[in-house]
Amino acid sequence: MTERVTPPSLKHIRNFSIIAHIDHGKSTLADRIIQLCEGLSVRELKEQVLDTMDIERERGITIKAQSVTLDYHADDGNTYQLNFIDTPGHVDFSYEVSRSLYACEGALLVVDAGQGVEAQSVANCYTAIEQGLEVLPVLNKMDLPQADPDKVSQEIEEIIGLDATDACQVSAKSGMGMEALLERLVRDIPPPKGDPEAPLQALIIDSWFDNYLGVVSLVRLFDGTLKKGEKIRLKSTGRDWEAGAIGIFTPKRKETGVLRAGEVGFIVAGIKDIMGAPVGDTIVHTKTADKVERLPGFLKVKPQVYAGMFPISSDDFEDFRDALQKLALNDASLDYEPENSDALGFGFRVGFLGTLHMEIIQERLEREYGLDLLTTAPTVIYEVRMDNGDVLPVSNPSKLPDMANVDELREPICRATILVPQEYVGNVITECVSRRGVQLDMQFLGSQIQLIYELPMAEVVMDFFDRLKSISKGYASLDYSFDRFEAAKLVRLDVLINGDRVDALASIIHRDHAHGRGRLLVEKMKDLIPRQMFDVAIQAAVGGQVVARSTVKALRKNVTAKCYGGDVSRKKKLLEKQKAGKKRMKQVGRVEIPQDAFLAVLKLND
Ligand SMILES: Nc1nc2c(ncn2[C@@H]2O[C@H](COP(=O)(O)OP(=O)(O)OP(=O)(O)O)[C@@H](O)[C@H]2O)c(=O)[nH]1
Repeated sequence: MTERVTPPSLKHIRNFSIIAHIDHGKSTLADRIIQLCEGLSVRELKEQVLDTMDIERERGITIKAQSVTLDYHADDGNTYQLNFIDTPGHVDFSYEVSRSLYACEGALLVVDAGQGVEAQSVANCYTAIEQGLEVLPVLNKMDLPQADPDKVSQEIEEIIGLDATDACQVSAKSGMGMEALLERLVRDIPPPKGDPEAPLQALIIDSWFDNYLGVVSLVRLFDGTLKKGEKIRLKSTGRDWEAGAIGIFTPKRKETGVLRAGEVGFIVAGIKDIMGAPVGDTIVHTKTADKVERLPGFLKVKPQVYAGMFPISSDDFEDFRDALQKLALNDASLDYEPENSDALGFGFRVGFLGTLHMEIIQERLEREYGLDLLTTAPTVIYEVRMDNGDVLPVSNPSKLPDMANVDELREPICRATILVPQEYVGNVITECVSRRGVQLDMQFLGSQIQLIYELPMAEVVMDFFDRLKSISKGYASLDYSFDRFEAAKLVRLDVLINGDRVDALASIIHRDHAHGRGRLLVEKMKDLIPRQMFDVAIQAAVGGQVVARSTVKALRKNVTAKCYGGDVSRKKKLLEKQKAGKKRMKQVGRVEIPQDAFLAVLKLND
């Protein structure tokens, strides 16, 4: 263990985050900062260090907040401790951003100088300003010929209202302007406040479960000093623990044995119970516990979409529960409860922030916990007002109560802000109208147009963001938030396979779309359900009335018989393909239904 002789004084600490839209270069910039502070060798930098999860690296997006502590030798001759807390850039994860910002005094707003301001960063920037952070605009990718710093600075001023006249101009890729940026950072971002001599008050920003260490928590100390071996108490549970390992991320975990007010670091206290150190909790010293208030923590975010997840093998149910518990530890937005489906057996109904969040959780469950899962189509939460006045939330279409007793069905409506260059605005408006959007405002801001729409949440959370990107050559950006529930003409679209209703295939849709989408759905499913030894009839029905049908014709011959004689490798490949496909299938009655068919309802706009 490396014991630090003197922790830095408060005036030499800077805690900051980076706010940036996806692909504007946050990870590259972070790597550059780490490199300039000699945090890692160039070779180690090859892999972008802050995106540590495999999935993040593969998808090139940042999901969970990470932190790194660096030493920066500034021109004024002082060494500053920079604590950088990473934030995710995708629209699904704004909540994580506000959590990270809570631990900081400043933020760098990174904008691609060739692309301009994007809706998501605007929203995150407002959060930072509301939380009292000093926000420094940074124009990145200045090495590119299309970089237009004047235009983008003007956009920052017009759209966000931040003075960007002398914004830092950098190229995270080449390193240009980076020293000047670090100098600005230590000059303009204020040091943390706090008293190292006061009773300990620390906030858990993030907690995760490590198989060897138990719960590891990332904390920000607001007051006091925490040393290895001291007795600590968690305010939420009232339980006492001994502070085991204490230290910082450099970005590797490095024990220092002490953390002081203003610092950000990790603590391991031998907590094995995964609910033992929840995110947002306050850590205090046992001896001064009564003198210290619990910090306000974080608002619990409500999941926006729900889907059923079922283990392919029913033996995995307990492992699945265990894995969900572990993931939920540092993902307060993840919500789950057991679900029993006639078609799919025992599983969980899981709530997510959006469909990307859902895909990521499914991948993590499969990759990190070795589970084979089948996911049903995601749905938003509806509200049902019964005849007797009761209002019930419905997050599972198959659990919609009998319509005879229902007075009103309500759908969630969100308020969406879209920023788009003028030439694509027509496409965006057409798309919003086809999704039942109502325009509230349209404004020219710099070279972009800001559109504000009210849209049914169901139309936004599924594939709206991807559609916006594709109809605007990638330029449109989106931010949205829940506004209210509103009565709508909704119906449940059932799917019957060989005459039997399959609960896991039901969806709730607008009545005007029932016939059209029903038809598209059965056609799509016909292509996705493999041929069996018998005909498979697929029907879509609303309230017992069939609105569309199709048939998967029976298989007559062995598939491999199609391959000509000697080509063994091709035959093998085909069998392997079948085998891999099988893994994600579920037997429903006599019919095998693959994962894709359960998600077909999502792809009806293609
Ligand atoms: N030309 C140029 N390209 C850059 C610069 N900075 C980043 N890039 C490239 O832009 C792309 C996105 O950069 P990332 O750093 O992964 O973006 P990010 O904002 O961290 O993305 P998320 O992790 O998804 O939030 C990569 O291909 C980078 O190589 C720059 O200064 N100049």
